[in-house]
Amino acid sequence: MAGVVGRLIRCWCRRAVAGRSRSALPSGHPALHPGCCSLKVPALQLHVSKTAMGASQKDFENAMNQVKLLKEDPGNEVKLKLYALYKQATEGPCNTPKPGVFDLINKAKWEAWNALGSLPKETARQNYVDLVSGLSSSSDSSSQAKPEADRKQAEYETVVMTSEDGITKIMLNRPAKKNALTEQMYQEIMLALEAASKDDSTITVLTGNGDYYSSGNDLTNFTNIPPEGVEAKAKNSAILLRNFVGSFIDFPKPLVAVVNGPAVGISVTVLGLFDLVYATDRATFHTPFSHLGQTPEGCSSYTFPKIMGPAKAAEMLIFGKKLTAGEAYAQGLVTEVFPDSTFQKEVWTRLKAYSKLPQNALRISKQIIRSQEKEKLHAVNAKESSILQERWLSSECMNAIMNFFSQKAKL
Ligand SMILES: CCCC/C=C/CC(=O)SCCNC(=O)CCNC(=O)[C@H](O)C(C)(C)COP(=O)(O)OP(=O)(O)OC[C@H]1O[C@@H](n2cnc3c(N)ncnc32)[C@H](O)[C@@H]1OP(=O)(O)O
Repeated sequence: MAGVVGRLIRCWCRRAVAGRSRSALPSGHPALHPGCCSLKVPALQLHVSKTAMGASQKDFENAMNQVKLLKEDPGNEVKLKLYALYKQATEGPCNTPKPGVFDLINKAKWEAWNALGSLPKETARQNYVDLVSGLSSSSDSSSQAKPEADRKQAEYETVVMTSEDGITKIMLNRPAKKNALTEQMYQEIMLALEAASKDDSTITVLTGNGDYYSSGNDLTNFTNIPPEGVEAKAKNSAILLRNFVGSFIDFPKPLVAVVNGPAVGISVTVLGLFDLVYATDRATFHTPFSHLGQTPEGCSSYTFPKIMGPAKAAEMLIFGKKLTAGEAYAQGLVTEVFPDSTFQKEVWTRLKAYSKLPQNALRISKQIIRSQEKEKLHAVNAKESSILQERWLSSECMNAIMNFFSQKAKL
């Protein structure tokens, strides 16, 4: 059936462009040329009802013009999404009777529009602009480098970012160093999250390459002291930490951790800011802050007691107890544990199904939940970062790091 609807939608676009069925397209919505998929916004249709205009009138019109420049056909699902968002932005909630069961193409359009429910016009307009800008950037990048099975969205050195099936995957890519997080990696993860928040994917996944998810902060971060001295280093690291954790607090889409192996330190604490945490049964969860003369970060001083209760949180964050995947699941930090042999297959099958859910509903639901305590989380993040700034200057911390490098002590 989907194939039939797909063919009909392509046909609808062709007919609309040929002008044989102007009524198939609402006034103002761009039509699709067959093949090159350049979109024509016939001059007479450029008029968009007053209600669609407003603060982002320019963005909205630009987005409609941008759609004309797409080099690749964005696919029927995206076309229906563009159509639905356009109608919602210009006319508000779906206000027409549902077409008959055999009127497949109008029924598909009606359903796409109706699925947006009571999404405010401004949000629909913004989502339209966001979707088009995501399409334009991926259309540009795909014209530069031939994508493999996954569409590479950007070139980073320490992470690999790909997007397919409505899922943007950010993979930590320093397996030889257990995906320890260097300063460059923190920056690249933030850039990747920023790009993922704007692309056309529905959910975003963070995972690790190799046998580790991540061994947390790269302890060499503390060895390259700038000419301004250790105080400046500690201050800059606190700013980096606060910005890094802040990008998880503010991330607008459903965010999933696919924990492919052991996780240490900050890679564990920020899990409290994810929406789903799927782990292989090989994974362990270790926050050895006291061993390192440090203190909790990633908002864990607030999220962990909430998630697992104060006693279990203290055992992890203060006393450094390492949890197995089963224990992390029992304590609520992990959503589900999978056998390592079937982990990737089961998890990605599940995620691909989730990524087919209505994108706006997922995003808005995530934002309703996160908005309840976003301010609190930012306050906790600021507090944790300023305390760590002092801790990093302590002899306890410096001795612990020297011990690690002198191979006296591993976790
Ligand atoms: C600016 C923001 C700051 C945010 C602060 C966050 C706090 C934290 O994240 S605290 C946690 C810090 N992480 C650690 O202390 C882990 C240290 N690593 C280890 O204890 C062990 O490497 C391991 C238990 C994770 C793994 O041991 P294993 O024997 O399996 O492998 P190794 O041979 O030790 O590791 C391979 C290779 O990778 C290097 N490496 C591993 N983890 C780190 C790390 N966190 N920092 C720097 N380097 C790391 C390790 O030295 C090895 O390198 P060589 O092959 O060159 O010897």
